[in-house]
Parts: sequence; structure tokens; C-alpha cells
Amino acid sequence: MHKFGGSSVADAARIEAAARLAAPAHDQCSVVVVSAMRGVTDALVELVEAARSGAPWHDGAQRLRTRHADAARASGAACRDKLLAALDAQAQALGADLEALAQARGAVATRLAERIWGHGELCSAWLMHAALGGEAGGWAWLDAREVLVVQAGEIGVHIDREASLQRLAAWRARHPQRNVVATGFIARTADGHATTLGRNGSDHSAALLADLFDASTVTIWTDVDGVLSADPRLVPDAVRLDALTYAEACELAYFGAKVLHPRTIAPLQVRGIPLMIRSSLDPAAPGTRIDSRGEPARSPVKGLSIVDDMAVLELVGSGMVGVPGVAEVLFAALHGAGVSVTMISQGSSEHSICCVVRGSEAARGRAAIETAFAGAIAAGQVEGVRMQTGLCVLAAVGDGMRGNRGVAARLFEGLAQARVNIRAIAQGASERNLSVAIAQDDAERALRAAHATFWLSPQTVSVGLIGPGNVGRALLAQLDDVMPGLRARAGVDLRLRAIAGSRRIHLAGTALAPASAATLLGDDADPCDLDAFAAHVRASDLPHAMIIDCSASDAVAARYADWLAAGIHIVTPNKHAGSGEWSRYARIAEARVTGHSRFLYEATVGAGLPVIATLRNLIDTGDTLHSIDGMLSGTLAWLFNSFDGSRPFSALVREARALGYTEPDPRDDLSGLDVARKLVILAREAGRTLSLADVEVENLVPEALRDLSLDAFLGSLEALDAPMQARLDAAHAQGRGLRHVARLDAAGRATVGVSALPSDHACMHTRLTDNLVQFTTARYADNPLVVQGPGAGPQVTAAGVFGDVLAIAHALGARAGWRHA
Ligand SMILES: NC(=O)C1=CN([C@@H]2O[C@H](COP(=O)(O)OP(=O)(O)OC[C@H]3O[C@@H](n4cnc5c(N)ncnc54)[C@H](OP(=O)(O)O)[C@@H]3O)[C@@H](O)[C@H]2O)C=CC1
Ligand SMILES: N[C@@H](CC=O)C(=O)O
Repeated sequence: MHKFGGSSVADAARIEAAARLAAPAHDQCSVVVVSAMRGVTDALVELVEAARSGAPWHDGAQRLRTRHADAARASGAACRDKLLAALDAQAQALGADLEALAQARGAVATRLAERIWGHGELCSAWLMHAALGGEAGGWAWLDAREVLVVQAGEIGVHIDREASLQRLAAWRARHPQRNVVATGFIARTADGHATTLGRNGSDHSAALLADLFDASTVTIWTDVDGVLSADPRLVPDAVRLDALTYAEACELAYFGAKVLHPRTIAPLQVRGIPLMIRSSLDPAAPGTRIDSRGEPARSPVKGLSIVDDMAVLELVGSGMVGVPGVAEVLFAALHGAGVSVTMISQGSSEHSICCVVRGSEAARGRAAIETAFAGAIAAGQVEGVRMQTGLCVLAAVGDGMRGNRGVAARLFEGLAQARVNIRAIAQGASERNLSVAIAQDDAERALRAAHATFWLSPQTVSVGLIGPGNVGRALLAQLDDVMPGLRARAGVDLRLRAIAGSRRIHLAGTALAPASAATLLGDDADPCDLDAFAAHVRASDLPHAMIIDCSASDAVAARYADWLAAGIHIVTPNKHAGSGEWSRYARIAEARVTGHSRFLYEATVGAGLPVIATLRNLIDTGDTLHSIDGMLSGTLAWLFNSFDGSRPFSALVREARALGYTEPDPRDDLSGLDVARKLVILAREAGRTLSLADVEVENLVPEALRDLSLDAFLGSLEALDAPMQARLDAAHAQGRGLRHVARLDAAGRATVGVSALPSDHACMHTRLTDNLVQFTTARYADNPLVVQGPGAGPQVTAAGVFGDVLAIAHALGARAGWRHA
């Protein structure tokens, strides 16, 4: 059994291609079921409306006649004259029916309309019949109204199987050809009138006829590759599903997998007839197989779907608790109003019953419930009916969900991570479908997040970078190298979608190539607007958002709390947030919790060294910090490691700046402020409430240079030479060397400055930009734990930032079980 939909029979070429697919091997026979050509049923519905309302319909009918005749003439069918005659007879019958409809009323008009709606299938069946070779080629033509007997039931039409089998046997006796072309969509009533199986009912027709003809398989040919794990327009990474069980297919079909009409499954499931969904555009592709076996998948969830434009109706009232029959009255009211219920949820308190209905039916449903409970509402037993519109229902479907712990937890966690609030939840005891009602505006982001959560695709992170300076550019180059492999290795898809400097921003719809992103901040770029930047990064359609701040700006750090609260993860080497005003620091901590977001800043101390992670581990494992001391500035380490009197101090400062070691303004290093900031960050990490004002800092910048512009300061650097040379000489005279050291002692005293140290001091055994951080703790009391290594420079700092980016990315991927895949 092959079934071709409207797009597969849209014109003569498509019909001929379909005929090639349906031609049976010589030991087999085929039944081919066709829909009307694309757009024809809609046109017929319009003609019926026109005829009924007295509007002109002749031109429309003529257009249909021409379309079918054109397809016949364009075909290479050998029996073309016969085909044209059959189509002509069909067109005349349509004209006569429309003529009669224009005059008819009541039941007669209804019957005529049912007959007219089926005209498209009759014509496309004639076209397909001719393309396959007609009667001479061994094909019979079947108007399904001759055999398929259906009755209207409580929940839609159902087949009278016995009557249909009898009629088929009689028809077969008159049509002995091996193969059959049959019309989809149309059938007859028990009293012999034309009827239809409802819009898009051709799949259902194919299933019913497959049962009657005792088919071995049914193939529905469509223009997609099969059943996909999600709508590919919303989830570009959606994957084709190789196999589904009948039950899974039913759930996905009900919840919007548009390739399959939900009623198709039942007749096939009863008879165990496998169903294939295949693409007529790519007939070599395997498609999706639906049968009783399905196929175990690596994820418990096979597919996800969204039903748009829904509303929640909630009946609330303490008078309902423990009262039998409330639900019956509620659903009877909705039935009476013709409102279909998609999802039902009731808490065990019985204080409210909530159901999800189509948005277009919600107001009608609410009015019906209010009428049904008018007495109880007046008596105060029921508060009333609450209605929330603008929702959609997301469903996760899969046989593997049954008995599998944590599926709901994963879905909910994934949605929370993507900033999606769940309004209502439903899962039946079959555990095959877990449905949630969420805001319509969150639909795309939620679907992508859930899809990635069940490893059906990588976690997608929308990334914005602020500050493509020394560190920012080094990071972009590192991202460029690693990003492509990250998808496969960690299940994370980092998409750089925005970049900002102090004056300009560039916001991109699709992902930017990191290597060239900084070049987009030329004079023609938009002026810097950090609100627009953050809004763009927090794209509505991507589940996760991250801002990487590589500036040294306090104004940027002032935005962190808002961004974190909005669910944007932040990674930064900028020390302003960690060492700034205490109230802002506390707000940031709070915002992380409310926003379910992460704030990582390992590179603020020791650049790429694991300084903060080490301290955090000590504290988290129950150790107590006594003191921290050592060298926390890469610039000052390099300066004092290099300063032996052979070159002036000012020349060394200029070189350190050129090497990218210094802060954007080197006075931040020389004044001790940068080191003080690091000490504050570490102290706070250890739970102390230290602030910058508490740190005793030695400032190496002469008074006269402190308030100059950056350029003027850089032009006056020589003012540093004499005082620094004097200090060096004094240290050498004592057999000592100069090092810039910081200390936080057990009493909480914090000091930063230059010391003259003996040659056996640990700080005298450092090289280049080495930082040396000694943690003395309860466990490391006699011999401190030491972290040492390069503490400045664009490459190592960028690597530290990248490490934090990956920590977040891996957590997202790992949450989706990617590591275990
Ligand atoms: N260099 C190092 O070894 C280390 C640096 N760090 C930290 O890394 C950060 C970057 O340092 P580095 O790359 O050397 O500095 P740079 O001066 O080279 O780069 C700073 C970048 O920040 C941008 N910027 C400045 N203010 C703003 C603003 N208000 N809004 C948006 N962008 C802004 C600048 O843009 P524009 O060019 O348009 O002005 C520039 O792109 C600093 O916080 C520093 O403390 C941490 C550890 C080590
Ligand atoms: N300028 C800083 C850079 C790292 O924080 C330093 O030299 O340590």
C-alpha cells in the first residue's frame, strides 16, 4: 500500500515520479491511495461556500478543470484520451453538483457538499491511474466510496469493517486487475451517501484500505525524510527517527508531528501492519518505520513536539475538595460547548482542576464552565474559572520514558536552565508522554533546550563577547580553534552572536566567525548599547546565553547582577565585580540564584592558574584559611624579575605594557590597586567581608603622575626611574632583592607593597611573570599549599577565561548526559 499526499501529486511530473515509486515488483501487487493535488481541496471548500452563499463559483470550477486537464496533457500517459474524457466527466459532475448546491438546503446541501469535497481525489486518482498504465497496465481504478463504509461516531468517523469487506469482495469480482489506484479521503455512509474522513484524512483512508486489502506494509510518501525528533523549523538539529512503536507514533502525531494523521495508526496497529514514512523527494533514504517493535534509542525521549496557541482553564474552589462528580460536570460543560481538551491536571488537594484547551476555544469553554457551576459560584463553593491564554503545550514522547527515573527531572531542569517557566504538567500512567504548558513566547527556546537535554542535539549557547582587547582577541583565536570540535566532544554548540567594544557593538543573527569578529567594530558599526547587547545575547530562541566580559570596565561589571538575574551566564577576567562595593557583590550572588545562572571569574587572580578553584576546594572540603601570601601581579613580578639596574624602570614598564601584561592603565598595577583587588577577591572567596578600602596599599606611582591622562602618564614614566633605582640599590646593599608581595593574615589584615627579600625567600625563586600564591590553612599549617606559574599575558589569561566557558558548557552538556553517550 502506497499513499501519496497532495504535494507528491502536485503536477504531472510529481505524479509520474510517484508512479515510479509505486510500481510493484513482479511478485507483488500494489494499492496506491492518493490525495487531491496540492491546494485543490481548499479550492473545493471555497467553491462550496461560494455556491451556498450565492457567490460566483463558475470561474473557480473552471480553474480546477483546467489544472487537471493540463496535468493530463503534460503527462506521458499512453491512455491520455481516455484520461481526458474521465477528467471531463468528473468536471461536469462537479459543475452539476455545484449548480444543485446553489439551490439546495438542509441535508441535501450537506450531502452535496460532502460529494464536492471529494472531487480532487477522484481526479488525482485518474491521473495516477493513467501514469501507472491504466487498465491495460493491470491497474484498476477505485472510487473508495464504492467500498469504504463509515459511520459518524462520538469521537469521529469509524469504519463498518464487515460491510466494507463485503463491498470490496463484490468490487474485486468486477475488477480482477492485480493492482489498484484508490481515492483517499472519501468514503460512503451506511445509507449510501458520499462522505469524507475529515481534513487530511487520506492517511486514515490508506490505513483502512490497508486493512481491507490485507496489505503487508503501508508506505506514506511525503516531502520530509520521515518522522523527525522535533519540528526542524524550530530545531534545526532535529534528527530523523529510524523507528517508532505504534504508541510513540500516536503520541507524536497527536502532538503536532505533521507528517502523520493521528487516526492512521489504530487500524494498522490492530492488524500489525508496518507503516513506513518516506520522502518522495529522496526515495533512496530509509525514512521512519512504525511497527510494534520500534527501536530502543539512546535517549528515553524519542521526540518532542509543540502544540501552539493553547490556553489554560482552571476551576478553583475549596468547596470542590472531596466532592464526587465535579470533574464530570466540568468536562460535560466543555463537551456541550464543543471544546476539545488537550491536557488535564489536578493536584491531589482537589482544590483546582486545570485543563488546557485550544486558545480559540478558551473563552467559549470558560463561559460554559461558569454556566455549569453558576450555583456553586454564587454559593461561594467555587471561586470561579481562571483563564490564561498565550500558552503552548510541549510534549516529550518515548516508550523509553516508562520506568526510567529522572526523565521528568531532566526535562524540568533543562527548561529551567533555558529560563522557561512551567504553568501546568501532565503525564499519564503509561509514562510515554510528559506534557507541559508553557508561555507561547518560550516555545522555540524550550523546544531546543528540551531537545538538547535529551541529547537529541547539542546544547546551544548564545555567546556575546565584550572587550576584544589583548585578552579578548586571544580568546577569540582560541575559540576559533576549538569551537568546531566542541559540538562532537562535549555536546555544546557555542554561537558567538554579539561583540562589543567601548564605543561600538555588532549584533549578528547567525554565528560570527570568532577569528574575524573583532574587525566588525569599525566606525560603521552601531554605537555601544549594552542593553541591546544583552537582549540580543539572551535570544528568545536559544536555550542558553553567556556574556564573556574581557574589559576592565566597572560600568560593565555594574550590569552583571541584572544579566545574571535574567539567566545569562557570565565569565570574566575583569576584577571590578569581585572586588567592588560589597552591596553590589552581594546582589550578584543573589542574582545567580534567582537567574539559575553561573558567574565564573577564575582568571581574575593568577590569569590561567587555578588559584580560585584551589581556594574554593579547600573551603568547600572544610579547611579553614589562616593566611594568603605571595606575588599576585604578573606585571610587577616581571618588572622586579627584570629590574637589575641595567635598564631604567620606565623602559621595563613600557615593555610590560607592549607584552600585554599590564592593566589597560598600568597605574592600576603600579599603584598596587590591581593586587589589592585580587586579594579582596580571594578573601571574599574564603568567606571574609574584605573591601578595597580595608587593604593597606603601597602606591609606586609618584603623586604628580596619579591624576594625569593615560597618555600623559605614559609620557612621564621616567619620573619612576630615580625612586625605583634608589630602592633597588638599598635592597642590594643588604644582599636582598625587590619583590611585590601581598598578604592577608589570620587577623584579617591585608597589605600590598614592595619588599626587600633575602635570596632564599620563595618569591626570589620565581621567573618572568610568575605569580606565587601560598595558602596557609588548618590542613596546610606547617607547609603552605602553593600555586605558582605565569600570572599575566593575553594567551594564559584567555586560557583561564576559556576554562570557565568550558566549565559552564560541560555542565550543560553533562546535564544532558552527553558524557555518558
Ligand atoms: N592582560 C592580562 O594579562 C590579564 C588581564 N586581566 C583582565 O582582563 C581584562 C582585559 O585586559 P586586556 O585585554 O589586557 O585589556 P585591553 O585594554 O587590551 O582590552 C580591554 C577591552 O575592553 C574594552 N572596553 C573597555 N571599556 C569598555 C566598556 N565600557 N564597554 C565595552 N568594552 C569596553 C576595550 O574596548 P575599546 O578598545 O573599544 O576601548 C577593549 O577591547 C582586564 O579586566 C584585566 O584586568 C586579567 C588577568 C590577566
Ligand atoms: N595586570 C595584571 C594582569 C592580571 O591580572 C597583572 O599583571 O597581574
